[in-house]
Order: sequence, then C-alpha cells, then structure tokens
Amino acid sequence: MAYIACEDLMLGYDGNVIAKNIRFEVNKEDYLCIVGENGAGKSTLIKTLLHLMEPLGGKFIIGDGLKPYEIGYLPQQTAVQKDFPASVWEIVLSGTLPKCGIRPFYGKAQKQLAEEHMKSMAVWELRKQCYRNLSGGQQQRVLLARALCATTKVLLLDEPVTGLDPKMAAEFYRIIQQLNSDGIAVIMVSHDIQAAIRYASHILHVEREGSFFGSKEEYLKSDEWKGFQYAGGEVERKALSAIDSTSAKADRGYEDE
Ligand SMILES: Nc1ncnc2c1ncn2[C@@H]1O[C@H](COP(=O)(O)OP(=O)(O)OP(=O)(O)O)[C@@H](O)[C@H]1O
Repeated sequence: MAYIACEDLMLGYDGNVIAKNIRFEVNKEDYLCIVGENGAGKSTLIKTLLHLMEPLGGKFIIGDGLKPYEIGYLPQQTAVQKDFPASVWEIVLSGTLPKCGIRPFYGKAQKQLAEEHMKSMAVWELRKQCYRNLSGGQQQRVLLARALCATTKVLLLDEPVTGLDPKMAAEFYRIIQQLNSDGIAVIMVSHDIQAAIRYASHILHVEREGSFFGSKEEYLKSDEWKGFQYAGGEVERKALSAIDSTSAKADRGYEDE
C-alpha cells in the first residue's frame, strides 16, 4: 500500500472547483514533483495533503504505516516568514511539536532530535542566531532540519529553491536527492521544470480538468509536457525577438518613437 494515494480528487474553495480528477500515489522512496501553471491548484493540493482543508470530492488515503502528522513540511517562503524573529534553535525545535503529544514542553528526546538534524544540515553553529539574519540558503537548511524533525518518511516541499541563486539551488537539490536516496519519499511543488525532469521519479502535472500522473519517462512522452515545452518555447522566442529588435535599434543608433 502507498504512503499517500489520491483518487478522483476534486479541489476548490466554497464549492468552486479549481481542479478535478487528480489521481496519484506516493510510495516509499518516490520523488514526486508537482508542476503546473500559476493558479492550477498546486498549493491547494498541498493544503489538502496537510489536512488543512478538505477536498470537494474524491478519495485521499494515507497508508503503509504513515501517520497524518508524519509529513515533514517545508512551506513556501513569504517575506513575513523570512523575517521571522526567532532563533534557529527555536525554529528547528518547533518541528518536534507533533512528537510532544499532550505535554506542553520539549523533552530531552525532542532536543536531541533537533540537535541531530541541525548538525546533519550544517546549521548547528548557527543555532543561537536570529533566523531572519541568515542567508536564503541557510534559511532553507534550517527549515529542512525543522521538517526532518517531524518525519523519517515523507517530505513535502513547496517551491523550496525560489529566491536561491543557482549554486545554492543546486546544493539544495543535492541535499534533497541524498535524503531521497536515504529512503525518504519527496513531494516537491516546483516551477523549475528542468530540475523536476532531472531529479523526480514521478510527475504530477496539475490541470483544471484532467491532471497527468506517471513516471518521469511517461511524462516526457505526454501532451502535458509537450504543452509546457511549447509555452516555454513561445516565451523564450518572444523574449529573444524583443532583445533582437532592441539591439537592432541600438545598432541603427535611434529609437522608432
Ligand atoms: N483561500 C482561498 N480562497 C479562495 N480561492 C483561493 C484561495 N487560495 C487560493 N485560491 C484560488 O485557487 C486557485 C489555485 O490557487 P493555488 O495557490 O493552489 O495555485 P498554485 O498552482 O499553487 O499557483 P502558483 O503556481 O501561482 O503558486 C487560484 O485561482 C487562487 O486564486
């Protein structure tokens, strides 16, 4: 049985459908990338997987021993979150909260877990620093350490490399790939389609009517992938033609206006 299995899932708000017929599953060691256009419903799907909202229809089953609170979540970073006035230690430790049960304080086991993951993500030396003073790459490693405190099974990452420079993004992808090789299933929402193709084992392409789900190899033969390629190619072609026309005007030494 899969960790997560969705059948005919229908997503929306206040009865208004955003996406329907979503079907996918996530098994141990899978690396699923969720792609799709802006507003397709990717973040809404994530909220559903985290039990923050109910689907409008369809089935969403958790299995293979996965508990609903065992999904480690790395949220999309907003400006407010980047400016959060807490120490690195406090942020990582808060990832152990689901394991505190009804006790209102952190025990020795939670503190040890937080220390272990801060060390593995190389942020232990930063533990007393304020989170908002860290670089974007350091902040993402802190949030990853926090997410790992919650799970040994499934990581859910919402656009984790947004705002990172190419070197930091590559380093982040390397860390995620290693965690996946170590046996953690990865679910990642991403607009970085090249990285999705490079690292994912499976792709869910969310669309309003019928989403695609399959292996990466199947996706590369799909109409959804061709559509994305075409849209990307069009944007690139228009951008290049705009640059060409500006350069041509500059070469002529005048503007048309
Ligand atoms: N709380 C809400 N109430 C009503 N509609 C919402 C709410 N949150 C999002 N929406 C709408 O749902 C649709 C899907 O939004 P969602 O954020 O899930 O898309 P997305 O695929 O994650 O987009 P992006 O790639 O731009 O982050 C959008 O039309 C959005 O305006």
